[in-house]
Amino acid sequence: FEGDLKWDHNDITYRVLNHSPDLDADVIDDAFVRAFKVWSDVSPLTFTQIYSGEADIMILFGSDDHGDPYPFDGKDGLLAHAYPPGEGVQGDAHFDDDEFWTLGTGVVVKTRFGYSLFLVAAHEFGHAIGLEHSAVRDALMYPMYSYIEDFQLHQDDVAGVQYLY
Ligand SMILES: O=C(O)[C@@H](Cc1c[nH]c2ccccc12)NS(=O)(=O)c1ccc(-c2ccc(I)cc2)cc1
Ligand SMILES: [Ca+2]
Ligand SMILES: [Ca+2]
Ligand SMILES: [Zn+2]
Ligand SMILES: [Zn+2]
Repeated sequence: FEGDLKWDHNDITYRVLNHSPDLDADVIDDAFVRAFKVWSDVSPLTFTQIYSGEADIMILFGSDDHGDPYPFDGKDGLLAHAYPPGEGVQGDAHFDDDEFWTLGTGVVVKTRFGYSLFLVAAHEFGHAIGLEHSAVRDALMYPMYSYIEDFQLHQDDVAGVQYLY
């Protein structure tokens, strides 16, 4: 995804365009609120949900071809993607709805077979605010998904966002 730009404003808006059938809508919205909080806690950025019109970060669940040049690939493989900051599709976050989305707070057995929407969203929102991948294995921005029970943002992630903002 081109460019490692940054937002030219700190009060970022987001809009959830649709929900996955795997979780209740309010559980999904809460997971996104917590995923945004990971970043707003360590930066001057604020994230506000809007319910109509064009938000900076438009969030949608889609599968295979979902309207952009980066189709998803069915179960596993690609989990989600987010564009770096900017106008239009830039900044948007898309989640592959062929994955089984769960939350760490759910029954543990579900997280073994599902992906934590909170963790993947926190990672995607890192891209949506301009972060690239980290080489630090324990960092949220590490390129490989790993289920973390009690999640802590790594110093490398904090350094990345504080470098940008
Ligand atoms: O990295 C991503 O955001 C996407 C899209 C992507 C693929 N290649 C690149 C290269 C550079 C940026 C993004 C991507 N790849 S993915 O395979 O769907 C993926 C999504 C989330 C994660 C991830 C989630 C949670 C934690 I903790 C760490 C990584 C790893 C891999
Ligand atoms: Ca956008
Ligand atoms: Ca997939
Ligand atoms: Zn997409
Ligand atoms: Zn990534």
